[in-house]
Amino acid sequence: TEESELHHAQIHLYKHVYNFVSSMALKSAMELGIADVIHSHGKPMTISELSSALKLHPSKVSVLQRFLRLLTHNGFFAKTILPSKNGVEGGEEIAYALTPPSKLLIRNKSICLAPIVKGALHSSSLDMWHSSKKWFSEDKELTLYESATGESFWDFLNKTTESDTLGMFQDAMAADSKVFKLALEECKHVFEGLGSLVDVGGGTGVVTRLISETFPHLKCTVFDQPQVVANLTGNENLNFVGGDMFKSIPSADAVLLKWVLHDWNDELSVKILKNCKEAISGKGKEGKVIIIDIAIDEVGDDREMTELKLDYDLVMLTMFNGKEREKKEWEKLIYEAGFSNYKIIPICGFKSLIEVYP
Ligand SMILES: Oc1ccc2c(c1)OC[C@]1(O)c3cc4c(cc3O[C@H]21)OCO4
Repeated sequence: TEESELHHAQIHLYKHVYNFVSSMALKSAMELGIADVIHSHGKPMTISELSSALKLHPSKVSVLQRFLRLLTHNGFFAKTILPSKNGVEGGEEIAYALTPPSKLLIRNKSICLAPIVKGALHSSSLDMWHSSKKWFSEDKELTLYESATGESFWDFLNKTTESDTLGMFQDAMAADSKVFKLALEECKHVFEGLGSLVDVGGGTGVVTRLISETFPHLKCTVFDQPQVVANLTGNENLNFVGGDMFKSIPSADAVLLKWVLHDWNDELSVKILKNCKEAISGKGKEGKVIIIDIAIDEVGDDREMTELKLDYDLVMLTMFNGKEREKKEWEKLIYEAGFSNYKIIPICGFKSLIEVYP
């Protein structure tokens, strides 16, 4: 009926208006270190145990309870009923346990995404959104971030300010690459049989180092702009080469493009891919290009995965003028660059590894 349609439409609209509340409640949980406290406690904790462990003011005990109610509803904690201590009826107590998503916030674990929560929900990533109306009215190629602040996000990061946002961003990248290293173990077959690999746009080689550690037999070259790789030294199976990926790329059995093409439009991406094809031509049919980026797949992915990929697309757009591509857009790009075939496998949860063959 029209009335129930209005009812559902209202809920849908208000839900999206207040989505920020669940993001910020998650940020609060990360800042309080609730996951660390429950983890080190070793078993589910009651509100009073948590409040005293977090040294909260008595007035904040009920506040904590309401935060945990929302976060539990959103799958970050699990409620358990503790049997009453003295066996008296009605003495049961509610205790909170960690769930897989909140275990990702434990600081001393090898995979900890707390830095991503901190960085991605930092005021520098959020404030710019208030300038989107102005941004839409401009006929310039600025990112939303530049339009809002008058400087690029990279300039902002490299400014030595007291809030050390550069450190926060680097911690986020490091957290991201820890997840990537885990994913590398799961896709060893992609790198099997390769003697050499050039990591195009590899920057200071943080990720390439992870790859060369995971595949010790693989001779890795980090290829980036001269000023980026200047005075960086590698080791026996890791070296640095400066150059311009739009001109030519050093030859190798395989070329890696990790989070590179999502920063370039189609025309420039085809140019990069053509230079990659040239770089692996010495390897004949065995050569390959390994692309790691998001592949949006609204048909194959569930709604939550697609929403995350589309969110990420807008984060890349607004902060870096980057873009994420649909599967068919990748196919068009790959064939336009003269490659004959490709294979897409998921990696790191919501990203994809695309093997491209000449
Ligand atoms: O390849 C990646 C992986 C993660 C992130 C990237 C790029 O940029 C945006 C982001 O939302 C972000 C923005 C940030 C930040 C960290 C941070 O992490 C997030 O620190 C300050 O601003």
